[in-house]
This record gives sequence, structure tokens and C-alpha cells, in this order.
Amino acid sequence: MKLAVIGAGSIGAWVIAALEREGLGPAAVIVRGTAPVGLPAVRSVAALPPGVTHVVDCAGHAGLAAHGPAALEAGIDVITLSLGALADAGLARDLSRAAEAGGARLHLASGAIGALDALRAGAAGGLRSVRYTGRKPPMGWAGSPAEAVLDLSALTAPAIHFEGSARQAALAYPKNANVAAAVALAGLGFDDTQARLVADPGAPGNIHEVEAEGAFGSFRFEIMGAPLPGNPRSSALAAMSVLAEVRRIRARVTT
Ligand SMILES: NC(=O)C1=CN([C@@H]2O[C@H](COP(=O)(O)OP(=O)(O)OC[C@H]3O[C@@H](n4cnc5c(N)ncnc54)[C@H](O)[C@@H]3O)[C@@H](O)[C@H]2O)C=CC1
Ligand SMILES: O=C([O-])CC(=O)C(=O)O
Repeated sequence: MKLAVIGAGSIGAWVIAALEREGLGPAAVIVRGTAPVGLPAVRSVAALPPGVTHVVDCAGHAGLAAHGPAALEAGIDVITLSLGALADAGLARDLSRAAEAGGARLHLASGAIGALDALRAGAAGGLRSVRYTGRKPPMGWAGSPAEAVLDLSALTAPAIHFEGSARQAALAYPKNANVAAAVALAGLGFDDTQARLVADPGAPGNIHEVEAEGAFGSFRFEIMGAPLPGNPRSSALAAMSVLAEVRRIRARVTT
């Protein structure tokens, strides 16, 4: 496995350091701005050093859209956290065609949430309803459409600022609703998964909740994610899930 990383923001920096500790230090990083010290920086998949087998996207929807199709078409597997980008049907189609043309795979990291295994299994037997609720402290919604409907700095009680389908959530909140996309992709799909987004001044971290019902029975899952230092929007677990996905791809026995 020879890796490259797209994006060196909060998650990218964590992932690069973790891969180096694992003995899988990336051969290069694809960036828009300045590169982290000590790593060759390039601007495109075409400029990557030869022999890269996997590209790890930590750059958000724009990074996946800009570099995902080129990597897949070149036969390079892509591991991504930008699951919400797949709510754009055109991009989803381009990625899947590129993967087919290049004989490569797009791996979706589980990100800041869990219980996707139970949802996937439940979907195989038929799901009736899946609801996702994302709750973050007000500053976790800074720079999102929540700012148009709420005064985030003055909030004294929890406030719902979005209710709709997972597709609408993923497209409108590219930096905050990848988890809604993960739930949708594992379960009932983008249009039939309900999503609700809440700014909560009492939330001790990024809280993600899934409620699902189907032929399997029902479950409720909740996680309280500690934010990454440097970005209150992103949970540390999201960065950790990238390393977990790399380990899963390398393993002979997979969970
Ligand atoms: N699946 C999940 O559970 C989660 C997914 N995410 C996704 O991960 C993204 C990154 O999160 P953070 O690292 O916290 O954000 P960040 O804002 O700290 O870093 C993003 C980095 O990507 C770079 N970038 C953007 N477009 C690029 C491009 N076309 N090519 C190369 N680099 C590019 C930016 O310059 C920046 O350095 C989020 O925007 C979100 O979409 C974040 C948290 C959880
Ligand atoms: O990191 C999180 O808690 C979730 C997040 O931003 C996303 O789903 O895009």
C-alpha cells in the first residue's frame, strides 16, 4: 500500500501523523495552499509520484469532486470522508464510472458515527424508517446555513435549524452532514432517511443519534464525539475512522 492524502486541514494533519506512526507515511499530499513540512506537495493526481495505490481524501466535498474521479480512473483506490458529496447524483455517477473504468474502489470511511453495520444488515431484511439527529454546540455550526436562521452566539436553548431528507442535509451542510450521508448510504438511501440538525448550547460535544426500525426490530444509537483540536465542527472519531479503514483494507480478516 502506497498512500497519498488529499487535504492537510484538521483531519488531514491528524491522519498524516497517524499514518506515519503506522509506518505508512504518505508519499505526497495533494493541497490547494501550503503543504505540511516534510511532505512533497502536489496539485493533482497526475502529479503524484509513481506507484501510489490509495488516495485518502480528507479535504471535504470539493477535494473529492476535484481529485476522486481522476484517481479512480487511474486505478488508484480512494478512501473518503466526504460521503455527503455522493448526494450529488452527477458526482456519484462520475465516481462510479471512473471506478469501473480504472478497476478501482471508492471506500467510504465510517466517519464520526457508528452503528452502520447494524443499519446495513437491517437494510438487507427491509427497513421501515431511519432518522438521524445531529446535535452540536452552536460554534460547531459556524459557517453553515444555521447562521441564516439562528444567532449562534446568543443561543440559550437547543434549536432545530434543519429538518428534511438526508440528501438535502448533505448538500446544504457539506462540512457538517457527512454523517447523515453515512446513515443514508448504509440504510434507506438519501431520500428516505430523515435528518434533523440541532444547535445546542448544552451539548458537551458533537452528538449523533440514529433511530431505526425494520424487520430486524429496532435500535437507537447515540455517540458523543470529542471535537478535533483546531476544528469544532469535526469529531476526532472521523479522523480515527480513516486510519481504521486503512487497517481494514490491509487486513486478511476484516470486521
Ligand atoms: N464523514 C464524517 O463523519 C466527517 C467528514 N468530514 C469532512 O471532512 C472535511 C475536512 O474536515 P476538516 O479537516 O475538519 O476541515 P478543515 O477545514 O480543517 O480542512 C480541510 C482542508 O482541505 C483542503 N482542501 C479543500 N479543498 C481542497 C482541494 N480541492 N484540494 C486539496 N485540498 C483541499 C483545505 O485547504 C483544508 O486545508 C469536512 O469539510 C467534511 O466534509 C468532517 C467531519 C466528519
Ligand atoms: O465530525 C462530525 O461530528 C460530523 C461532521 O462534521 C459531518 O458529518 O460532516
